[in-house]
Amino acid sequence: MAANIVGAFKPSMQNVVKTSKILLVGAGGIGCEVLKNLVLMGFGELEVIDLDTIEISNLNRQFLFSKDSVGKPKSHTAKESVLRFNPNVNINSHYGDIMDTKYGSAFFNKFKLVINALDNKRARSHVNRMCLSCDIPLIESGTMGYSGQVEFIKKDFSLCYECSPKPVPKDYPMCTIRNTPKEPIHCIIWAKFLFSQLFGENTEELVSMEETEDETEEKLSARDWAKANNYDGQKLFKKIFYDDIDYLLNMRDLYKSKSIKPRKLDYVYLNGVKSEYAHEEESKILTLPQYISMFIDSITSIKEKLDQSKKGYLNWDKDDDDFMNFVVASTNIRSVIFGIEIKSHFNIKSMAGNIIPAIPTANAIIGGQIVIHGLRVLEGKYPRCQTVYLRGMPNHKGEIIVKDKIVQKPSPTCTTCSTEGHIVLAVNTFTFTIRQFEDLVLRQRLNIVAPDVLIDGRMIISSDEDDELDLYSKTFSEANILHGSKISVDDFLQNYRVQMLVHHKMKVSDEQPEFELFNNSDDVDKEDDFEQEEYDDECHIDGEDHKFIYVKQEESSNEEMANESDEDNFSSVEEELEETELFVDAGAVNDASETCIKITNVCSITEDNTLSIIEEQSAEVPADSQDENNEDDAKDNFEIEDDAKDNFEIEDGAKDNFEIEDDAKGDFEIEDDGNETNLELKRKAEDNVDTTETKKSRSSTDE
Ligand SMILES: Nc1ncnc2c1ncn2[C@@H]1O[C@H](COP(=O)(O)OP(=O)(O)OP(=O)(O)O)[C@@H](O)[C@H]1O
Ligand SMILES: [Zn+2]
Repeated sequence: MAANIVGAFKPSMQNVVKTSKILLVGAGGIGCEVLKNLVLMGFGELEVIDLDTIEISNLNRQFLFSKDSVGKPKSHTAKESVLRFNPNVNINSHYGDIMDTKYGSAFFNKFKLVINALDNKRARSHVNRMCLSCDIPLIESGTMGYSGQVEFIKKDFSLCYECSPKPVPKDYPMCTIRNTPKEPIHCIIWAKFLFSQLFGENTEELVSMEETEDETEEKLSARDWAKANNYDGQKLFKKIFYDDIDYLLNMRDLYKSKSIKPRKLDYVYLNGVKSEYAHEEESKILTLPQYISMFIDSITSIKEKLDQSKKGYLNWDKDDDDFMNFVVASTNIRSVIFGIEIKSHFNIKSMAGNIIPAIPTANAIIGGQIVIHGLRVLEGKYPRCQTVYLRGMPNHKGEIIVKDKIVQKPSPTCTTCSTEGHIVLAVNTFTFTIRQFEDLVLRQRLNIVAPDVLIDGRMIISSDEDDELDLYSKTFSEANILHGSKISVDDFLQNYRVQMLVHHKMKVSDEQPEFELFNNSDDVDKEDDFEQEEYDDECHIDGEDHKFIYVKQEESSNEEMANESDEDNFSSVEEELEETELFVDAGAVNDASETCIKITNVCSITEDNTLSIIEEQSAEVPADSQDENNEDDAKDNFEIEDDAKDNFEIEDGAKDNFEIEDDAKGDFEIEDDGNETNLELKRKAEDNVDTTETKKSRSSTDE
């Protein structure tokens, strides 16, 4: 079946096809199609890399593999298969991860063209950066169900993979997962964390409580507790679905204002009565006793696998029936506890494995289009390599394959292919740690492999293991990374550089993500659907419930403030950040329904650009009146009262009177009628909250 390229290609292209070295990254659904096409068309110099081995579930669409190849590396097996079609091709196969440092620039520089046939953003971003860095044309591809896409990427000529923001996979806050699940997906994620906690490698996401019989004893991790109890299914059931829920119910105020309240499962289910269930009926909803039996059975089977495991831990895999049964049963039992809809085995598997069925014909169409693009690239016909889309449904002209009119130009704000781009990182600098920054922002979100991070010339993260920086457990503020700080991130391997600007932002509700990325500072607050009720929310800090009030301060008011008072410490702010923010930590709330709260901290940005916490007495009480007694007075007499309607008042009994009035339309005002301190906060009735103005001049007492 060897390809005869004479006659098929014009003479000038025959040699190009025979000799151009092409790298194919990924030998899965699309990769197998592309490799087969390249070989049959007469391409002579190929390399293919894939990090995976063949699974039974691949066989329905990855036609270079058969039952005999299950368990073998995809790259080597794909090579052997296609060499049967055309033995005259030089194919070098690699069983490895393209993100491994051994596949650096020296490796990439060999190729005339790189083709991505991957299934994840992380590897795609990495290859994108490597190709930009080495200036090698890249063809990027993907399918999802019946849809697909082929994109051409060339440095300074086209969009790169990261020019347009990709949807971020929804990140669920851990508080919701642990304490207040509302949807089946929350229970599914919880069940997967529970699997890791009981059987997996070390996990930081602990979803079952640590145990102790006696207060003086050290707490046992759930894993150790399970081991000590020989993974007894009944005991584990009682611990996880009764004792842990009892613990949650006893947590102060957790469910007070929430519509969801868990209920403990009755011991009646623990009497050892086994409910039979049929394994094959994956689309059927079972009864609670059946799910409980499934939970207990799956633990027995998984424990056997754990005992046999050389590594001493197990990795969750949707294709393992016992692992899947554990997740299905745990999910649905938890759903019953929290009054959430129960899902079938089939549905939970799709959600847990993030599965959208792969369609072989979609892969075949995209595989064909990739090779057509590849020929154009090798011919130098870059303008003809517009993005091609395979549509799930025909458009109004009845077409299912459509293409862009032109090759899209690089985005000037792209942080990967443009030198101008920078990223605004919005985080709560008081709680966000350097470790979270490296793991969640740099590695998971920005796909950086070996980060070196400098802040104002100071190194805080190093890719060199010999550099002992030991800052990981520090929060941003402890490491002096504050609102307005500039962070330079560098990845030597990817030749990728990005500048980040820190924007301090209180995480005020459990529903908010740990961090957010924006293209510019203006977008940070636009994202908030700023509702005062929502924003005045409770937070958990060091195990205490705190209530936060957020006050935004526009730049114009800064200027005003600076003119008004030389002693004003709030007037300066980084130029790029056009506004400062004041956060009033209203202190621990004893009862969520009570409106009487005590102000403890006011935080703001000072002249030297540090974020400071100012005690309430120093913020509001004049210097000359601060003797020891009235300092205490001032501290204790602050009060916000909320009457039946909407007015509230802050009173400082000792010296000054503060008042916040919120009329029915939404105006509010803080007035300080003392001579030396003025505090005023207004919101115009006709505007929404973005127009909030804060004006503040203050005594010289804060340090
Ligand atoms: N970093 C990487 N380096 C090398 N190969 C990779 C990397 N990441 C993913 N791949 C490979 O890319 C291929 C993508 O193929 P595909 O989308 O068909 O996924 P699959 O794993 O074969 O199928 P499924 O996920 O549906 O079971 C896989 O074979 C996968 O092993
Ligand atoms: Zn780009």
